[in-house]
Amino acid sequence: MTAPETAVELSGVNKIFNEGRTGEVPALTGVDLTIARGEFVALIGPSGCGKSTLLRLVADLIAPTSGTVTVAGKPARQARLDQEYGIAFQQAGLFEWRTVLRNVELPLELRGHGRRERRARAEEMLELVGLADFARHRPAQLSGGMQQRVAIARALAVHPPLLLMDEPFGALDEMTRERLQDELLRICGATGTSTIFVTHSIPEAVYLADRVVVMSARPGRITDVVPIDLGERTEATRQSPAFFTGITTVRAALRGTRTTAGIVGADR
Ligand SMILES: Nc1ncnc2c1ncn2[C@@H]1O[C@H](COP(=O)(O)OP(=O)(O)OP(=O)(O)O)[C@@H](O)[C@H]1O
Repeated sequence: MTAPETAVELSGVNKIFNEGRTGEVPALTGVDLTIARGEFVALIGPSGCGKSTLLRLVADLIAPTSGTVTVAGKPARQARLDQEYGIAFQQAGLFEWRTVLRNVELPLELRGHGRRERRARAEEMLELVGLADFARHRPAQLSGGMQQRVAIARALAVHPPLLLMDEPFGALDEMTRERLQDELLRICGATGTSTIFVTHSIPEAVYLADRVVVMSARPGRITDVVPIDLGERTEATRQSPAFFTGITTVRAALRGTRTTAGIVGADR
């Protein structure tokens, strides 16, 4: 069976927390978003605009109040059961009683991969995030940023068709962050993985994404979508005029003052 062309589809999604009770919060209103297979989408917006809520709906950690969420052509719940995605959230969420290596092996264990394959894949992922030397450590022996890299290695270990990432690089130093951004793009490109990536950083969103989805708070909704085409990222990309145009465009979109439509890219 071939994979569906659409990785994620949210249609008319509303989410109200504590509906009909005190403390009712309309977190998301009228969200329509389609993400193509292999596409990288960054979500950006002010604190409390519903970015994490949107991600949690896709992951089926919460249910929409109304509307539908489809992942890999299936209802979100079925996609969760079929482990169609990997998750790396703000908190690394590692298991303290397991070594770093065995944390990364966990999703492979749950999928029934054999011991030798698990180990090889987990070691490869730790190498990728620069933590090969820490495989036998416990999470508490690592810095916060290193723990986050373990969480990323774990999310990637099963080579999921979809990655859901909630500010995964927020706690990292700038150099590590840029290196992991490049690694992430390389992995997603090589594997055809679709990604939804929540960030507060405009440059990070522009550098990574095919489209930057801009949200506003109260009510949380999508106010703009900025297509970006920086082509292949190289050493020069972060200094390129197209990159700076992208940053300016997304900043204007966040302020609600973007006037020009169209793709931001190297050839335009
Ligand atoms: N479990 C919950 N119960 C009640 N309200 C909630 C719950 N989860 C989130 N909210 C509310 O929903 C709104 C959106 O929250 P969400 O965490 O999705 O925002 P966010 O854009 O990810 O914010 P940040 O950038 O600060 O992480 C906020 O007003 C938040 O207080």
